[in-house]
Amino acid sequence: MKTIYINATFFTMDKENRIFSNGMMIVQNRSIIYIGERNEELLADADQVVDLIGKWVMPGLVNTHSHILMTLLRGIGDDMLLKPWLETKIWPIEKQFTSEIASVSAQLGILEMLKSGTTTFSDMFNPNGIDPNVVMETIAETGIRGAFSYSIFSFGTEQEQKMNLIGAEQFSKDYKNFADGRLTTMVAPHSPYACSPEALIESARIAKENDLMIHIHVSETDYEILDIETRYGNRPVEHLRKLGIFDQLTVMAHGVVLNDEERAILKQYDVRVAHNPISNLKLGSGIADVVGLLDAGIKVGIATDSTASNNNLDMFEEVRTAALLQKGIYKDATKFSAQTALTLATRGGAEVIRMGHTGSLEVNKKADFITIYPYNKEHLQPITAAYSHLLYSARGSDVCDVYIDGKTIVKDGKCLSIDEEKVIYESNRLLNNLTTN
Ligand SMILES: CSC[C@H]1O[C@@H](n2cnc3c(O)ncnc32)[C@H](O)[C@@H]1O
Ligand SMILES: [Zn+2]
Repeated sequence: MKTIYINATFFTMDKENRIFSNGMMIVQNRSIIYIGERNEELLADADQVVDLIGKWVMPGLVNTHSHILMTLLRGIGDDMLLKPWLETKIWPIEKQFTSEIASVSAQLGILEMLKSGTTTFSDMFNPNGIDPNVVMETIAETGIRGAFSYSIFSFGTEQEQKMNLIGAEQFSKDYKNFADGRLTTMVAPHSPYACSPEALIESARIAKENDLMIHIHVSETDYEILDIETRYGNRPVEHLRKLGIFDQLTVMAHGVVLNDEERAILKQYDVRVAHNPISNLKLGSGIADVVGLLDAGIKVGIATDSTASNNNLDMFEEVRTAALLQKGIYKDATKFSAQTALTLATRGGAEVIRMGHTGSLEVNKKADFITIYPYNKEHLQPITAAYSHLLYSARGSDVCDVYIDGKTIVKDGKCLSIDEEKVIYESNRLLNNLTTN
């Protein structure tokens, strides 16, 4: 089945940053087989023609670090630093989680992601009290693409820690290639402060034996640096390097507090960084030096973190914030162009999480794309310099349609794979079962 999309402007976000106004894209077997100028000969051979009537088409956004199981915690724990936020708010609430709460939270988070243009995500979840198989089935039904990672913590009794590692390994293997290959896993030790050296060594072993990436929170706050230095005599990056974590391909979430030496280590081991600007601001953690990371040759993706520290999952807002912050901290408006920022939110992010088969509109890439209809949007007028509009003016709520694997997942702003009303109703009902103060 060949579906041909016409009458749109295609922002490919490929290496040449090609844009085709009045272009054409052909999708067959879930992949892009043609992207370019309109071609009448090829058009005559279509099984189905979709008229995109003046829309902008771009690759779906890639959120490189999220916690969708925390979506019900939106609005809880404002105005707190990371450590007390985790220890006195988030972790006690997560202890009350059930599979039902986790599934509804996941659906609500994915609904928000999809409707605001995210087609791929990389998530870490706290497995406390839940059956991850139930959650993974729920995620598969939404049609989203991504990596979902069962977190490793060194909390509780020795037996509990052992069970946590066994659960993480089993989950990582069971869902490595799931839902037609749309979903996979990573190995996710929570952080250098919540994992013992032994748990970190085990995490590296699981990743190595199963050819999986590692996803871990690192160098998020000044306190973390002090804490790890005090406990182990090294800063977090050196601590993890010594334990062999970086011998496996790693995505580090945050990387707010890094020095030149650490950037050199990250580059040497090809460690990638998921940059969470809004979460870092809200938790008072600081601002990551993304320009410094990119200049050092480190791969960077953009991410939202959870709705408890953001408080939304809108990647348009996230990438705009990322760009503005870099210009601000460098006092240099030439840093971090719209094109660079949007690349990190699409193709760059996909590469960070080893999903280079998505993230740009190119032949042989997965047909994961979104559309925006600019003509009835005041804030997208006049229609010029569209990269600029996409970064500085567009919002997640501008997204009309979302396609993943060539399948329509959102049509005219309505999600076809999730019962929106039910998820909203259930979210409010289940929140009442949680003690949150
Ligand atoms: C690692 S599983 C997910 C787990 O991590 C906790 N969490 C959420 N946001 C952050 C953050 O910014 N830094 C550290 N830990 C965080 C939360 O308990 C999640 O369920
Ligand atoms: Zn996080």
